[in-house]
Amino acid sequence: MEDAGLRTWVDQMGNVHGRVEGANANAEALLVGSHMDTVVDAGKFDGALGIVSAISALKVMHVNGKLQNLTRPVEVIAFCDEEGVRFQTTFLGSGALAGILPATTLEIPDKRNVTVKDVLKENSIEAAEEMFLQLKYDPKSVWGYVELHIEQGPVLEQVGFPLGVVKGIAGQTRLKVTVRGSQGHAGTVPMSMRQDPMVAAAEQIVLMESLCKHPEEYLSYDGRCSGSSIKSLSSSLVCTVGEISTWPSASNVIPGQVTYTVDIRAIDDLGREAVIYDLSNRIYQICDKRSVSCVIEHKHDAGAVICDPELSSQLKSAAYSALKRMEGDIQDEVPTLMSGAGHDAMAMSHLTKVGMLFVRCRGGISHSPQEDVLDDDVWAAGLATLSFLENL
Ligand SMILES: NC(=O)N[C@H](N)C(=O)O
Ligand SMILES: [Mn+2]
Ligand SMILES: [Mn+2]
Repeated sequence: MEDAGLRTWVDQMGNVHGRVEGANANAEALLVGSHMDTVVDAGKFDGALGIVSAISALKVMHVNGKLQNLTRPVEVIAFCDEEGVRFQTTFLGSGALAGILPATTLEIPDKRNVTVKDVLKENSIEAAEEMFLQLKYDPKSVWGYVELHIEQGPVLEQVGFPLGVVKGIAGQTRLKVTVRGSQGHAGTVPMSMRQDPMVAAAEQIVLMESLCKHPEEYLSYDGRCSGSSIKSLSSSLVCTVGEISTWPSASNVIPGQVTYTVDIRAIDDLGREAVIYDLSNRIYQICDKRSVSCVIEHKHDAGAVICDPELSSQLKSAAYSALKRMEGDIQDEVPTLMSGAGHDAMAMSHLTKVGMLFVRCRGGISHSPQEDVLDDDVWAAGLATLSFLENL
């Protein structure tokens, strides 16, 4: 960032900032960036590509002596903890700047009962509630937020286009389900006498898949879920159990407790709420049938976000000019698509208008070391960011 001529600092949540005031230091600033954290065993483009594209574009302007031509301040932000892998919170960095983190965030524990506050203290940050008030940006000081990110899906590769404009981002909910039964000896407890949380969890997880594959066959939600929601729901509803753990986790012990995570997403917030309502009821019914108990914790909720039409139109023009600089005239229309993946733009939409540009990635693979982006598409990403900034 300093190499690109930016003023830099690290804030109390660990977000890294680089800013240039440009020609009108008092104008509302453009915020641009993405996240620098990843999931476990991840690829190297998720998050990082958006940050590097922004820094590279500003570096080009710096080298060409054009930074001061920027019509408004531009601030690059590398957000911490977008993925929420450790605390299941997600958006810890962008949420702090958007002012949407409750003070209780500091008390959220990880699997080893280390809290967010403990981790900040380990990094010499004495976090307290007022810290969040200090971190929150004044909406009047911000013009908009733009994020470039790999698509993490197959659409752009399918249509043969390196860049696409994001229409909106699906809403998401993260649950933690803990099922408790009667721990016992694997060799002596007859099958008919078991209260086995492992089998109960397995039945719940298989049910979840069926419900999310065919919501129309399951959803009641007191009849409030109209036909249109269920139809739109079916096209975008996804649910994933990514983590499962058991206690005491020994091969010759009937478990006493099983805990698993649930990640549910849909473009339609009412539909997602209906799925969670219905699924929760069915999870409890399975527990009753198997004489085990369970607790369903809501760890995270983020409503679906529609991107700002003006920012989207400017991003579309920037994509065109980037591809024109690379390939000469292009006939096709820059694609517009929805995002099933979550992004810091969801949090930033509580602060300001947001726009996103997607970059094609090989096979749509992401959250895997197989994640890959063609060099020319990385180049297109940088040129599009540069063009967007030059036409601010
Ligand atoms: N908060 C999130 O949604 N994090 C990732 N980007 C995800 O899509 O899972
Ligand atoms: Mn990710
Ligand atoms: Mn990401």
